[in-house]
Amino acid sequence: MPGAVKGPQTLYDKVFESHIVNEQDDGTILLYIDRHLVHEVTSPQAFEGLTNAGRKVRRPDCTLVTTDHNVPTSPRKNFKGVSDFVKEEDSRIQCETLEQNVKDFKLTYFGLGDKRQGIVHIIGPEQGFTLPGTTVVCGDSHTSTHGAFGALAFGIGTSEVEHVLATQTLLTNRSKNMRVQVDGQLAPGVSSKDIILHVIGKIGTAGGTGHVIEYCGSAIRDLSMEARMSICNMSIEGGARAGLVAPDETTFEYLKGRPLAPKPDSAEWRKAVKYWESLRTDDDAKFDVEIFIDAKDIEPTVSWGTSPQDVVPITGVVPSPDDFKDKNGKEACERALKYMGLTAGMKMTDIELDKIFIGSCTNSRIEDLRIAAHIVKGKKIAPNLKEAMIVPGSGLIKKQAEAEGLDKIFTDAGFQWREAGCSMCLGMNPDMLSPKERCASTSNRNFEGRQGAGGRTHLVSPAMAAAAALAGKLADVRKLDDYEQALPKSKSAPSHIKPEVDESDSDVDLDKILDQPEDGTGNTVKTGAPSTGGIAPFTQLKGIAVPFDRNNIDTDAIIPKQFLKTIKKAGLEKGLFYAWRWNEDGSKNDSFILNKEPYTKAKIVVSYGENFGCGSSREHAPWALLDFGIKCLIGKSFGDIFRNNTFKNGMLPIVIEDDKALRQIYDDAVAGKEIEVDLEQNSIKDADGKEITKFEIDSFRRHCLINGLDDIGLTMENGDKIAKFEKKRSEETPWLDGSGYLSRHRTGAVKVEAAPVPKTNRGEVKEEPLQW
Ligand SMILES: CC(C)[C@H](C(=O)O)[C@@H](O)C(=O)O
Ligand code: SF4
Repeated sequence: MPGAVKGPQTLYDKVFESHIVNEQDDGTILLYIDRHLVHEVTSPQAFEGLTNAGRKVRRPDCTLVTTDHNVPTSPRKNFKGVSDFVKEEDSRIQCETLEQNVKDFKLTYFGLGDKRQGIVHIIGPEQGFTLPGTTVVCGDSHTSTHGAFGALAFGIGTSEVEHVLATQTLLTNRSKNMRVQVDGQLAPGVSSKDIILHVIGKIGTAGGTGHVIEYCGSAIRDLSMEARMSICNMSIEGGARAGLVAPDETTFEYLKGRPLAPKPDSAEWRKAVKYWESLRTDDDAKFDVEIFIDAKDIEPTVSWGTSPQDVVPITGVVPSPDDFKDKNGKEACERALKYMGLTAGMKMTDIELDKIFIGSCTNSRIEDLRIAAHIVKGKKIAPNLKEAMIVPGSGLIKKQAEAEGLDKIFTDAGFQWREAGCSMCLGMNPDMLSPKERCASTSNRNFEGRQGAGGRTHLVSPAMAAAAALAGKLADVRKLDDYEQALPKSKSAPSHIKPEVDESDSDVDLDKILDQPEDGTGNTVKTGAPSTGGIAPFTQLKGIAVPFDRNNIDTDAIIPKQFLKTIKKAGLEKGLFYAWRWNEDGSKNDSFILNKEPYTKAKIVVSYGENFGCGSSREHAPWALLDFGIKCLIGKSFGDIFRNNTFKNGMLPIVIEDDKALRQIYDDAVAGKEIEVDLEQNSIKDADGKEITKFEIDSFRRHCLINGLDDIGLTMENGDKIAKFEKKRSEETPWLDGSGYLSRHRTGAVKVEAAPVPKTNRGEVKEEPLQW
């Protein structure tokens, strides 16, 4: 684990170090969080934990809530409330639960009746809630988006959401530094989405694991904020914890006039800009990994397979398993070709499509819509398409696009013009692909079943999606007349025209909710699952281990989206590896390992492949594994957020770098033998009790696991240090305090008070913690 950096620092080092509230000897850090974004899918269990423990939200003024994943994108003309509008029951309950929590905890909320509602990663920057030099978290892996402002922004699981709500801090460790430098000028027709797809193709989906990436170089400097956000957004697809771009004039220009940013030309603004200008990597700072890319080597890039690393230039062909050196790569290619219904050697431009989706937190900003509109203006989408959809990222973007006439251009061309939300990016709402339907999508994940069970996704830029819509198949935008004008070539392009930021009806939605009766009618829903309090202690575990030999098993595969609509933690066993474990008719797939004896009784997962648990931050993945009976995972590497989530649930993820030892454990698992994991001795033994290998684990995490300690209770013991940090923060960066829309019947952003320092909850600490 990296230690504190002495000497020249990277941008990441600077932001991270300036947020440390406390550091333990083993490197465990209590990090202050400036900004917390919340949505309906990953928060119900967190709020419930707070309620059951009688805790408050510590900084309502630094918390912003919206609803985006579950919501239909159909017209809202007659919108009366979510209870009436969201037809699907589980989705509705999740939306209602969010509104109840907003009401109970008095949080700033942009609901469906508010035109500032939108995808959580779109609205934060749009409102100026995301600011340079801040720490930003959300129960969502694409929180990395906000790094475009020079903020340290990363996804967290639901237990961590609860931790941040209660304490405004997180327990974490330092990440390693990685730099991706893109120099030179992008060729016409190439956009920021192509840059990031190219980068992921180069480093792989595990390439950034354990790292924070700083994107730099002249090609990045030349990009608009929208384009930088698209790049940082997909850092998680490259395995990284976060992605950052140093703030500059482009950033400041974007922030000017945003309601929650310091008022332009005020003394506070000048002070803020002075500080923001200092946020850059020192000369001679060391990076653990450096990648150099020449912008002119990047072509319009498209995905062919079921992982974001499966990309080729649009001029290329579908690869063959023979193109991959290792067994794992060959097998993954074979499997992807089968799933995607493609033949090796086929030209990418020959791939016919059924649907087009322009939207998602990667590419649904005003600039994206302008580019797509320019390309389809005066033309018609191809007749073979069943559906082509434009989903603006927020109500304000929609409004701005309509003011510019973009909606008309799209509808004249045959597109549907929708309301804001995540939409077909993950199909948790009515927008999805049917089995075998093929879609060119501006979203960020092409996992199996991502946009709907059996659906096939090709990731593309907005320009390429628009070109594909006209052709009815994947197409090279550069073959179209006039394409060059569609793409912003530099930061002087019209990309900084802000969507109008309207403050006039800021409390409308919250007021409506606050006005509802308390008697359980209307939107009020009480949740009843057990408290998230303490966790079961972990000391020794002996049992059957189930072997996996595949790289990049993502959390969408571990638990698909339809199971995320719950407001409980329990009852997810059926959803575990749903698409792999069950046949379409609901019967068991006997060939899947977890359905074979003795693995139906497995307590341990052994992953010989790397990057197990990559992708989405859904804590439902460890909850489902726990429900099945799995308490320990042993593997080559794990997705960062997944690994954190397992710890928070009293599970033990063990990284074994020694290939020989991991192979032996894997072989024992394949042979159906038991494995013993002894956390007190840091040792893994075979069925006869003979040690196979020792393992390492942070001492704080080990201490919490062995003693079944609750992080939140421990952190609250530190209330004084947090309060001291906040005092200093108020003096040094006053613009970070108290901006919100909380107050009733008031318009515009207002200062709101932080909640009082919570009382510690000593009852939950089973023994004296480490040296807090
Ligand atoms: C629902 C949420 C946990 C998830 C994420 O973390 O990314 C979603 O936004 C996604 O894109 O898969
Ligand atoms: S990746 Fe898709 S589902 Fe996840 S937050 Fe972004 S738009 Fe929503």
